[in-house]
Amino acid sequence: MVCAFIVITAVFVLLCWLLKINKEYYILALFARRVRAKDGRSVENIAPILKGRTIFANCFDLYGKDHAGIFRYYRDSAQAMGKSYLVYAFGSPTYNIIDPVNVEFVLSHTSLITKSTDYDFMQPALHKGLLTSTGKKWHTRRTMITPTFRFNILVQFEEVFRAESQKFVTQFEHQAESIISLTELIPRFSLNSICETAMGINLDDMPERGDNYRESIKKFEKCFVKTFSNPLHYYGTIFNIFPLNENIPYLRVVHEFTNDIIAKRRILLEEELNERRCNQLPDDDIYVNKKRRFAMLDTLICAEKDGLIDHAGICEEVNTLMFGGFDTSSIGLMFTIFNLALYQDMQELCYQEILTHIDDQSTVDINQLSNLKYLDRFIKETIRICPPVPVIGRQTSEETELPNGLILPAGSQIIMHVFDLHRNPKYWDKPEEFDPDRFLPKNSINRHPYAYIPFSMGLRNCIGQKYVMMLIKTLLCFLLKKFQILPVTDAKDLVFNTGITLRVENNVKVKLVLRNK
Ligand code: HEM
Repeated sequence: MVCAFIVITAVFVLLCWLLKINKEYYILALFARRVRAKDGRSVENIAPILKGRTIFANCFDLYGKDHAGIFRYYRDSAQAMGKSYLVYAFGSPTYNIIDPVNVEFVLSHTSLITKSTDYDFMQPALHKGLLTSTGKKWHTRRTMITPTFRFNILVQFEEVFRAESQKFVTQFEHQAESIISLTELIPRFSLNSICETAMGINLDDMPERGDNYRESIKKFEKCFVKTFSNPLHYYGTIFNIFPLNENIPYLRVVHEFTNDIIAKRRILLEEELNERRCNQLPDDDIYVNKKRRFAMLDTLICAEKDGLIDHAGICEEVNTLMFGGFDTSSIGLMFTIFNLALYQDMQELCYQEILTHIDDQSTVDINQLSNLKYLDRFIKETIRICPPVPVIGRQTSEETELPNGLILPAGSQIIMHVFDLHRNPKYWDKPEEFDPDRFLPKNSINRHPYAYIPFSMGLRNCIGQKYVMMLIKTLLCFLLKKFQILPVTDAKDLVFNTGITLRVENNVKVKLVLRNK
C-alpha cells in the first residue's frame, strides 16, 4: 500500500515536473530549449514550426532518406513553409533561413561566427582549419592566410591557369567531336590547378594520387551525410565510434596525400631559400620574387619558422584549402559549362565577347578577364541557380534576439539555405529561369544585398572567390575559343543530391565540337 502510494506520488511529481519544463524545453526533441518571441508574441506567427515525422519532433525526419531524398526534403520544407522556419531535433532548435533579411542579420553579426554542429562531422577530414574553427584560432589563421589571396599573388597564378586550361583542351583538339564527362574531368582540372597554385606542387607525375584523393573525399562525404541524418550517429561519442571506423581507409588516403604535398613543398621552399641566401637576398621578400612563383603553402611554412603555427596547423589548413578550393570550383565550373551547352544563344554571346577582348588566350591575364562582363554575369547566374555551397551554418553561443522578435536560446543552430534563398520568389522574378542579365547593374539596384550569397558575406566570407572566378574564366576562354559546346545530358534528368557541397546524381556530359579556324 505504502509502496503504491510512493510510486503514484513519484509518477505525479514526475508528470508535474515534465509539464513544467515542457514549457521551456521540447522534451521529445531530446530536451531542446524552446525558441521564444519578444513581448509575449506567438513564435509561430513569426516563424512556422515544421511538423516532425514522428512524435520526437524532427529528430527522425531525415532518417532512412537517401541523398536525393534529403535534398528534396529541404526544398519541399522551404516551399511548404514559405518563410524562414523552425525545427526541433537532437537537443536544440534550428532556425532555417530562406530570406535575406535574416541572412543579413546573421552574417553581419560579429558574435555569430561559430559554425553549426554539422561542420563537426567534417573534422575527421579537415580537422579544425579555417572553415571549421572559431574564435581566436580562426581569427589568427584568417589574418595569416588572407594576404595570400591578394591581387599581387593572384596574378602569379595566371600562368598556371593558362597551362592547366591548355592541357585540358589539348585532350580533345584532335577529334572533330568529343563527348566528355564533366563529372569526371573537371574535378581533375580543378585539383591540379589548386595544387599547383596554392600548394606549389604539380600533380602531373602523380595523377593516380590525385584520383585517389578525390575518390576518398567522395566516400568520406557519403559517411558525412549518413552521420548528420542518423540520430544514432549524431552525438559525439557514438559518432566517434561508428562512422570514423568506416572512414579510416578514406581518411588515410586524404591525409597521406596532403602530408606528401607539404613534405614536397618544404623541400622546394628550402631549396629556394638556400638559393636566396647564396645570393644574399633577404628571406622576407620571397612572396614578391619575380623568378619563382609563390605558393600559399609557403606562407604557412614561413609562419611555422616564426612559431606562429605548427605542423598540425599546416595540415589543417592544407586539408581545408585543398578541399574547399577544388570541390567548390569543380561544381561551379561543371554547371557553367553545362549551362553554356544548354543555352546556345548565350554561349554565342560569351564566345563573341571572348573574341572581342582576348586576342590570344595563351597570354590572357587578369585585366583582360575583367573585360568579360557577359561571361561574368553568366557565371554569377549559374552559381545563383546551382550554388556550389547550398547551405551555410552557424550556432548561437548566447541567447540572441533577431530583428523579427524571435529569441534563439544559446546553442541554437542556424542554417541558411542558399539554394532556397537564391530561388525565393519574393526577391527573384521567375527564379527558375536562367537569365544572366539579372546581374546587369540596372537590374540589381533594388535587390536586397543578401539575396545573393554564393560566397557568403561578412567576416567569414569565402577567401577564394576572386581566385575561382579567375580560374573559371581562364578555362572558358580556352574552351570556347576552340569548341562549341552542345548538350548531352538532359537538364530535366538532373537529380540534385545533398553532400558537403551541391551534388548531382548524374554523370553530367556535354559534346565539344571543334570550331572552324
Ligand atoms: C565557386 C567556388 C566557391 C564557392 C561557391 C565558395 C563558397 C564559399 C562559402 C559559401 C563559404 C562560407 C562557408 C561557411 O560560412 O560555412 C566559403 C568559405 C571558404 N572558402 Fe570558398 N568557395 C569557393 C571557392 C573557394 C576556393 C577556390 C578556395 C580556396 C582556394 C576557397 C576557400 C574557402 C575557405 C578557406 C573558406 C573559409 C573561410 C573562413 O571561414 O574564414 N573557396 N566558401
